[in-house]
Amino acid sequence: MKLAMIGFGQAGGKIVDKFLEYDKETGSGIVRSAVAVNTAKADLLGLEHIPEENRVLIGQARVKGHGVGADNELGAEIAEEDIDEVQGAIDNIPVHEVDAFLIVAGLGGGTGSGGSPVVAKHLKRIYTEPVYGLGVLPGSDEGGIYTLNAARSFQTFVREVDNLMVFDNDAWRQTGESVEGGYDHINEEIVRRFGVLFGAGEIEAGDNVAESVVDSSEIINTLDGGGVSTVGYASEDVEVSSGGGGLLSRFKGDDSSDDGMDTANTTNRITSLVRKAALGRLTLPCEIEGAERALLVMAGPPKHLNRKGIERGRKWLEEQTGSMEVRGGDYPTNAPKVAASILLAGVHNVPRIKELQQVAIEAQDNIDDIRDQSEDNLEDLVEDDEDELDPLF
Ligand SMILES: Nc1nc2c(ncn2[C@@H]2O[C@H](COP(=O)(O)OP(=O)(O)OP(=O)(O)O)[C@@H](O)[C@H]2O)c(=O)[nH]1
Repeated sequence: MKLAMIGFGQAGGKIVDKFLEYDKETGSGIVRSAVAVNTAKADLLGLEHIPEENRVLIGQARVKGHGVGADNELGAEIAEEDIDEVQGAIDNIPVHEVDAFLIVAGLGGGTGSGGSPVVAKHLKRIYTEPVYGLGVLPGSDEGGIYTLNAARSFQTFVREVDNLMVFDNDAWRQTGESVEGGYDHINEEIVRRFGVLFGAGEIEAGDNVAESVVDSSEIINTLDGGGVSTVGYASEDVEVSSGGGGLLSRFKGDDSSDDGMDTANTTNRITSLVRKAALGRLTLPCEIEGAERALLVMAGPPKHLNRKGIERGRKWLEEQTGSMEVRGGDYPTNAPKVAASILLAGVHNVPRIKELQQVAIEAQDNIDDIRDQSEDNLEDLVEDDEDELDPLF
């Protein structure tokens, strides 16, 4: 699947930069174009892979390139005022060559949190391609303003995009991952998970290639219908036979259709990876039961993938989610590992989102305390009534 990625704010820019690095390393071809938008000049200068001409500094008249200091109301205003500058960069994207837009942002700060929903709304008005979001939730130790920003931004962002995929920094920090170390490790995890998923739709299903290769329409159909999505992932190292040509020639050449023990081992490995991916740590932890739609992608060397395993994994996911809309397929690669990536779309039972909404509701009662934490004027952020905070859950 070919994406036009827009990294908004520091987190968004860094993650899109990582996607480009992943693309270069794996040849996955998922990033057709990459744009970074920020109010902070230093953040844009720190990017390594996004071309300089695709880095857009907005709000110069208001904040002089210094960022908005976690004021997401200001972030939203600036995005609206400078939408033409953002559009200027998007004009360089060959949109007819992309399957969808993906706007990536950390929802706890000001620039990405406030600006992403504004740009999503703008893109949806202009283009017919789907507009997806990848929103990163802050760690719970980051403080009240960040949580409140995330609660508010989540609310608006999910309404403006065709689907909001979520990664929760908090869930990853809690289990020993360090958020402090510049997020490098966490960003790699994000990119690996979403990279396998989107990369799947980039393999052409030709005559001699696997019949069940995932194509981009299956990813789009799974995301279609909106709501919140989460991704599970599990992998296991395997041996890749040496020699042979590129990806497809090796795939075509492998007609030994490993039977007997090999088939059983392959099938068992796939089914156990599917369980690990679905029941392990999701990008946004939640109950998988009740997910409206799901897509299973099995990536790996063709001789380690088989139809039976994928079909069993898919059926198991149907049972666990209770959804009748579970798709599955393979993604042949040369990497010496087999990986299961599972997209669960339209999830409802998400404790972290409920917690965030609660925080936003309580903020209405504790507005004086919260104001003390910041010079920012948060009044407008919390003045909406409680009902508006709960349209999805
Ligand atoms: N996963 C991940 N999360 C990040 C990263 N950088 C920041 N965050 C998270 O994203 C949130 C928003 O931070 P930034 O992206 O720096 O904020 P911004 O959008 O640039 O907005 P301002 O700094 O307020 O102008 C933070 O609260 C963190 O939770 C990153 O590289 N990776």
